[in-house]
Amino acid sequence: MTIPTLLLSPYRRLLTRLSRVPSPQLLHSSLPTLHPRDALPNSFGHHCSKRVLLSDGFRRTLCIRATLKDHTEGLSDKEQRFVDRLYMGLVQGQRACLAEAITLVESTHTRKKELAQVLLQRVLAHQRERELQNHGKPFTFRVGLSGPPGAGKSTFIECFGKMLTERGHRLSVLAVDPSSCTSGGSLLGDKTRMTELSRDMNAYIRPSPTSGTLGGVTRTTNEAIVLCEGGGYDIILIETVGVGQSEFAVADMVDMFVLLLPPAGGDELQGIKRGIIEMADLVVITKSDGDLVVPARRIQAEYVSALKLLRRRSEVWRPKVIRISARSGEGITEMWDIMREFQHRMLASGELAAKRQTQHKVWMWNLIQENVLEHFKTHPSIREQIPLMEREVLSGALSPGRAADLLLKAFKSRH
Ligand SMILES: Nc1nc2c(ncn2[C@@H]2O[C@H](COP(=O)(O)OP(=O)(O)OP(=O)(O)O)[C@@H](O)[C@H]2O)c(=O)[nH]1
Repeated sequence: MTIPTLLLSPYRRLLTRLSRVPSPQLLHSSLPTLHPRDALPNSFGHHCSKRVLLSDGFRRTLCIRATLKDHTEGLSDKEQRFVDRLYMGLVQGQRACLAEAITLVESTHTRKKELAQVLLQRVLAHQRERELQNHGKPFTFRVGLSGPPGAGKSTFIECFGKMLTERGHRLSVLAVDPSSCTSGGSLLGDKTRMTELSRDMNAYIRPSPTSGTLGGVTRTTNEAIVLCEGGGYDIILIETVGVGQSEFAVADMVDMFVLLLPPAGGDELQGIKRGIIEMADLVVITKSDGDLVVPARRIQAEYVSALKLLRRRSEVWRPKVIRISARSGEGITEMWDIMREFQHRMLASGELAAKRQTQHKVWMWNLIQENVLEHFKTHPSIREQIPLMEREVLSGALSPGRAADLLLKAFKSRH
């Protein structure tokens, strides 16, 4: 099978453009035939490359971008129209299409998952196009925001978000709520928590329910970020409650990680894991107003000393500790200035682009890990043995290592 006809038009255009170059001329007799297996998928489409013979006798590698038409090959007309409609609506900034697209990526239905991937590839291609116009630099800012319950996250986001939209930004708030899968209710992302912002046409608030695993956080949140950016939102805030594991996953998908801490004693902050502080690019002591100014200053000083002991993660940025009050608005604009300074330094040094590239790799491996584990657990030859092995391990009849070996052996022998 040669490359699908649909792909030939961008290919031909490129060849024509190349042959217009006065010297060397492309020898049309040596037009290569591209095979779909030559296509290398990457984050923004499919690349095909072929060595071609030019009139000056040199061989050159011709690269074409086969903009994903092959991806959509297996879609029915109805599915194609559905993806087209969502994509067009999304890039035109229609909120309903963005909401529908996020629902699609959250779906666990096999076919819908496939459609979601087709849509995502198109959105990523669109984004990459915009990045190329921006000299290869990311044009959006992804911020992770974490803090213990009651730290003042929603009050802060309401105040901060309004300031951003007044300055002409379009803000998307994705709330990752690991509790929603166990309690059935949503702790974060509840619109009643940010009443004014949820009425703002330049803000989009959305809970990001997880499928109960960390991989669930990775998949749906990463994909929701891409869709929001495709929908024209330039600042993406990802909110988590800083008491679990999900913020570690979130730190792996953002440009900047901000930790909000209330001016409370050590006991109240015990739920905060040490590792989270190490990931913070900015520590913000909230509610620094009235009687709380004094404890806020004390906590600030404690964290300034604590951060000095941590290993530097960036060549161009040292984590800072500041105080704010969302109630009085004090410190909010200064905080934004600091965040912009961070973004500027990370962009200028190339660290931000490199970070995003690494995050794409982490994203892929997280998904592989999740899928492989799922495949293992649900495999017919394993599924029934798992409860038995677990019982044997619990009773001490089998060591965990031996049980794992037996299960893995059974799995491998069926492959
Ligand atoms: N004094 C003062 N109180 C604040 C400030 N910001 C928030 N609060 C209060 O702190 C409490 C918790 O605020 P929230 O914004 O709901 O905190 P949260 O972190 O979103 O809490 P969860 O929804 O439980 O995660 C509320 O009673 C707020 O009124 C502030 O800047 N100053």
